[in-house]
Amino acid sequence: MTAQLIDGVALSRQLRAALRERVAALNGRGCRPGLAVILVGDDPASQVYVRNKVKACAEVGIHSVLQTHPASLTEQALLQHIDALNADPAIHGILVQLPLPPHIDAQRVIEAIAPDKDVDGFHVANAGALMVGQPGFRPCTPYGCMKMLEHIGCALRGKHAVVIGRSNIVGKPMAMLLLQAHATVTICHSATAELAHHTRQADVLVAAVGRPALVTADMVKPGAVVIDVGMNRDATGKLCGDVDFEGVRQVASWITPVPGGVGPMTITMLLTNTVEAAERRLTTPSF
Ligand SMILES: NC(=O)C1=CN([C@@H]2O[C@H](COP(=O)(O)OP(=O)(O)OC[C@H]3O[C@@H](n4cnc5c(N)ncnc54)[C@H](OP(=O)(O)O)[C@@H]3O)[C@@H](O)[C@H]2O)C=CC1
Ligand SMILES: Nc1nc(=O)c2c([nH]1)NC[C@@H]1CN(c3ccc(C(=O)N[C@@H](CCC(=O)O)C(=O)O)cc3)C=[N+]21
Ligand SMILES: [Mg+2]
Repeated sequence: MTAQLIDGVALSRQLRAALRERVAALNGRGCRPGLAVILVGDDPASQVYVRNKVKACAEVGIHSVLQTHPASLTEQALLQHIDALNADPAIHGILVQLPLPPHIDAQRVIEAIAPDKDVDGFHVANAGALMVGQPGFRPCTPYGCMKMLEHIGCALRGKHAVVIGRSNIVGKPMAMLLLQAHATVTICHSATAELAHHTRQADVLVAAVGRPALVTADMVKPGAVVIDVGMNRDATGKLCGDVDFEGVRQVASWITPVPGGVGPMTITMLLTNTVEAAERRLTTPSF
């Protein structure tokens, strides 16, 4: 078998076209959705990601404000910038690019963002809403993975989904979304014994670790759907995921490429959450 590709660029193009219409409808009601992106320090990878996010906003008509600060910025100063954005009616979404410099407590910064502007879905209020099945912002990467599964018509009810990775921003929310879709979910991590034993059971396998070629063909059940969240550089400096793409595509039924898979979808779901934040404020003025 040779797997079919789940094209995150093509799906993003479709979803972003629909978002443009929602932005036009908001404009007609006198609202211009706005996203603030805060970058602290000069990590080159973060600079690229942040620039891509700002470009994507322009593409769908979202107004974006990029704040860049030196790595020496104090936590207190960062919290003050967030307070100002929380109070700014032109801003519907706030994203603080991670990782932050080590002298800043990232969790404290995330909790300072108003939950109704937390378009990353990282605030404990949004994480809790996901856990108990209430509406709230879903973290963009897992949300984008779910959109890809939906797009290929993957019926999750009763399927065995295995997630490798348990971070608060990818693995854990991914597992919760799969559970909400009635999959049977296994979460693996660095202390998991016999990783391959678990992954071989997976009808849907999600890799979110950060290790090139962690998932090899012998670890994949024939016909499985494989979602590769990893963003790594291989020995030659080329961008690659956590999945040995050439090997695994011989076994899987569907597979996401890196680049061109989950990455673009993450940005698309950030745009989606920002448009939704603006729509919510119009329909719920107290919001
Ligand atoms: N495409 C996109 O849009 C995005 C991509 N990413 C990428 O996804 C990957 C994961 O990101 P993130 O969740 O933030 O990373 P973290 O480093 O926060 O988490 C990695 C997880 O992988 C687990 N792990 C590490 N080694 C192994 C192993 N050998 N076997 C099984 N599990 C292991 C860790 O276990 P433990 O908890 O025990 O330490 C941890 O739970 C990275 O490559 C990142 O760059 C991230 C965000 C967005
Ligand atoms: N507050 C916060 N929110 C995030 O969502 C967040 C973050 N911090 N910190 C870093 C991670 C990583 N992340 C990516 C988003 C898009 C691509 C992406 O578009 N990737 C392209 C390739 C980009 C390239 O060429 O380098 C692709 O896969 O095709 C990658 C990674 C969001 N993150
Ligand atoms: Mg990370």
